[in-house]
Amino acid sequence: MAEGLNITEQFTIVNAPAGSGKTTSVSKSIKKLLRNPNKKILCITYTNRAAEQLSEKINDERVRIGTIHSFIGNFMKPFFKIKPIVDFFSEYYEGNILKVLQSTEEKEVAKLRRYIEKYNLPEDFKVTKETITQNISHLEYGETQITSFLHGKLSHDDLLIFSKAVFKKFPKLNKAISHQYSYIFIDEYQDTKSEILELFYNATLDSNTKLVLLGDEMQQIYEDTVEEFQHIIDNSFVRDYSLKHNWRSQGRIVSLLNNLYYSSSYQQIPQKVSEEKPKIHIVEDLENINTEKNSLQLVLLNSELFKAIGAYNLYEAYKKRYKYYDKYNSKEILFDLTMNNPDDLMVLLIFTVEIVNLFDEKQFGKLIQKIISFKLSNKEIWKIKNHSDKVKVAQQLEKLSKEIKKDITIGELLNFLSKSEIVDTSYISSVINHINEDLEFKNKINSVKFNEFINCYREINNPSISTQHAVKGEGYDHVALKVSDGTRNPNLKMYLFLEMFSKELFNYEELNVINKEVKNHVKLFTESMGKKVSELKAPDYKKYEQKYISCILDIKNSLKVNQQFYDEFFSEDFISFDNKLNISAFKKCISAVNRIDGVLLAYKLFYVGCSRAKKRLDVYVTNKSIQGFREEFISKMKEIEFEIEVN
Ligand SMILES: Nc1ncnc2c1ncn2[C@@H]1O[C@H](COP(=O)(O)OP(=O)(O)OP(=O)(O)O)[C@@H](O)[C@H]1O
Repeated sequence: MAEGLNITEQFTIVNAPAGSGKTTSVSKSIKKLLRNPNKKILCITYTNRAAEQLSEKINDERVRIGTIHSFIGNFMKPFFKIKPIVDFFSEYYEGNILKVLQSTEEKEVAKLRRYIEKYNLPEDFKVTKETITQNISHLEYGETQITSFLHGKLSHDDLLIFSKAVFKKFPKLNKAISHQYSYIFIDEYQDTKSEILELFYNATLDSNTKLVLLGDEMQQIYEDTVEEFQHIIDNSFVRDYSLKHNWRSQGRIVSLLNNLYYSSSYQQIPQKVSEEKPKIHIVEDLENINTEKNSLQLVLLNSELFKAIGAYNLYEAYKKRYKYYDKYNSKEILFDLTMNNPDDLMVLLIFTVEIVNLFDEKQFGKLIQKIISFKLSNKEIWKIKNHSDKVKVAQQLEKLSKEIKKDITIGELLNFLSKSEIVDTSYISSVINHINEDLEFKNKINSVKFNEFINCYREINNPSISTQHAVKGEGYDHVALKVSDGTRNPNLKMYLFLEMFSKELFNYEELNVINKEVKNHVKLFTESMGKKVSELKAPDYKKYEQKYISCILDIKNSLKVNQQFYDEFFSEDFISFDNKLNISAFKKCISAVNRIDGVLLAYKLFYVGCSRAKKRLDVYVTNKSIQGFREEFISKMKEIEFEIEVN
């Protein structure tokens, strides 16, 4: 292990549990390979942070490290200027382009109007697909959530999907990758889209380039990622089981993780001495738990996170400013404390807090430096020539320091700042104008307490809480995991998972098979109806009754692979359908089976949460939610080596 992986096969997959050193072994393996001067290596990581961390360890021009988007974006850049590929864009997205051209929706019509203005076309000009094709000179990765079909700007998702299609259409591109690199590593493969895995697989097939995937199926928390590629993994990849140790967690936590893991082939040997047993706390209410000061709390939703840190209104306001299709989301904006934050108001708030902190702490040297280096401070007042200049500045800062301790709102702060001389007033005006442009944002942000921003600021500097999704790849000394359900986004059924698990009715591999089958039945049914389940109405029923009945029968048969599992969790809804034979009973059955996705996700998130703990793990569940299976729960949790505490 100290030597890195021993890569002998062309296609290797390393599936290994949390803390087994996958990421560490990538850097060791790369260092080992670099002893040979002819090697060129590509390493794809999941997050920018992982890429940065790896780049700090490996600084060699023969190694290219980056996220999938940065790599594909750069790699495709020259090809996105080539005419046949540009033309292929309008061929591939013909349907989407025509939809915009033919739409009567105001938003789309406005897009076309702007298009006509941009290209100086006559007002009544009829834009066609050909016009679009002619006017796109090159394609671009727009770094946004939505593709601009009129201008050839690709979104995050479409960059990957379209690139895969380009590779298929122009197979010579495959060689461009395999000629460039002799080894390709993809870390966190379980969260990489199957299109991308396939792209790299095709690019290395029939070449000497070796492809290594590393990841952990138990940590796959995004739907529909590897699924389509799974058969290639099963048939063409050789499994490497060499990462058998757990380097992150103390022995007792490793025992628990071993008991949770879906397959006994991946039992880990702890490398750290055992300490306290992990503990389940049965509590009345998750909101009023006194978690210890230095623990990292894990919650499900961003809204819970912002509530817990006392910045919920600020978050709600920012959600109005940054929508899902924007380049940044509200959480990214609120968690970026640098002066490079793309949000002008945030920059102003950060600056305000930082100068007041330095003033209060009497760190005048640093304070002056900070102010001079901030391009938007009022340069006039900071030209300190004599004592009275100094007094003036001190007075201004003192006033500001007092003001922000008065429990003021952000609106009041802006008002105060525009009258004070610390920051360039034209900047303040532009921040205020920017707020006024967006009514929804304006209505919320002005009345948010400035203290909420301070809470956010403190939290980021000294994190105490995170969402369960956001902690992958990291370890914390003390983790406090609060167990709660999510309804739709995410569909997360933690307590149903715990119930199935406690009653010995949870079998991950079996449930995966059942889930795939059930989804397939539903898919075939909705395809034959030409409608989604949610769109079905009562009159649709009688005419197609036979289809409904046979769909329900197919689903029932799949569920009954495990009769007890069916009886316990599904029979009620299915019997009710048999008795009523109507659309609402049908929909109830479908929503009952939709819970399976939520149970599978719960299992994985529970594992991910627990596996972050290095020394201490506390899991909190509510008494109310386990009521129906309390005894089984306590006994099962003891069996997997939790200690139980009833608070
Ligand atoms: N061979 C080793 N010797 C000592 N410490 C190690 C070794 N390998 C990994 N570690 C340490 O163990 C911890 C977990 O390692 P790493 O992050 O590489 O695991 P991982 O398998 O990628 O985890 P996850 O699946 O949770 O992302 C890190 O703190 C790392 O520094």
